Amino acid sequence: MPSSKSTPVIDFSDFLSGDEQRMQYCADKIRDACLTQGFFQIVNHDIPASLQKDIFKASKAFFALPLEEKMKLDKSLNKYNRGYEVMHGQMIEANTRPDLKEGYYISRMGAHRDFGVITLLLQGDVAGLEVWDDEVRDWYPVPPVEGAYVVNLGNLFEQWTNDKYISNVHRVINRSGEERYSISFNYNGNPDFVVKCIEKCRSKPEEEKYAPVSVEYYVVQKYKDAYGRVGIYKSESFAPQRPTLA
Ligand SMILES: O=C(O)CCC(=O)C(=O)O
Ligand SMILES: [Fe+2]
Repeated sequence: MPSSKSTPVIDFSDFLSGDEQRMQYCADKIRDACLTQGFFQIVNHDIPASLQKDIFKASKAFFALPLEEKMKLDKSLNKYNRGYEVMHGQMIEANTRPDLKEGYYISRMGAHRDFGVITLLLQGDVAGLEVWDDEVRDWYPVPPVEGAYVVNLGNLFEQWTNDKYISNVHRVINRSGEERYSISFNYNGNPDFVVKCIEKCRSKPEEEKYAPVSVEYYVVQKYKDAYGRVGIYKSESFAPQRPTLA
């Protein structure tokens, strides 16, 4: 059965208004999205459209450079997981071809869950992002909404809430025939912050599913798992835990 879900588009000006009732209304919508799908979009945030246009312009200009120029920023030249990653550099979904993309920073396009705390994603105007609907076991699209940020939660957020909030499986399939650009920002907070089950997310201590872990330790482990061994796909690091991918 195809999914009938869609990602809510939430008017963030309610939150920015300072009016308590409107802020609560916005927070309720966000909470609901976090509990049910781990994805939502926000519009009317206060990030200027001109800045968003400029970053796409810069991104397009960068990717249009000759390969040898881009390779000067090769990600493997530093140990911070920052830099350019060549086309076909990643293979996230097991038994598939390597992902057809090149990315600056960290980018994954096969089915995956983000492993950090929260991701803000600025989609360009080319569709392709899809989220897993576990109830009907099918994908639903997150259509580009001009100027909107897609917000999704990662595994560490899920862990923080004792699995109440969802870090959902998503993928990108670009069927348009056009190049697709997206700008993603993974936010994990302070490295020394210890992520420990939020008290309201459990009624007694025994219900806590995960041991406390510092952001730094968790994230560094995940990067090591995912990228540490060149050419080896390690299924437990990125492979979705919910759907079984054929
Ligand atoms: O490009 C997209 O729409 C999604 C990218 C993504 O899922 C990621 O960077 O984790
Ligand atoms: Fe992602």
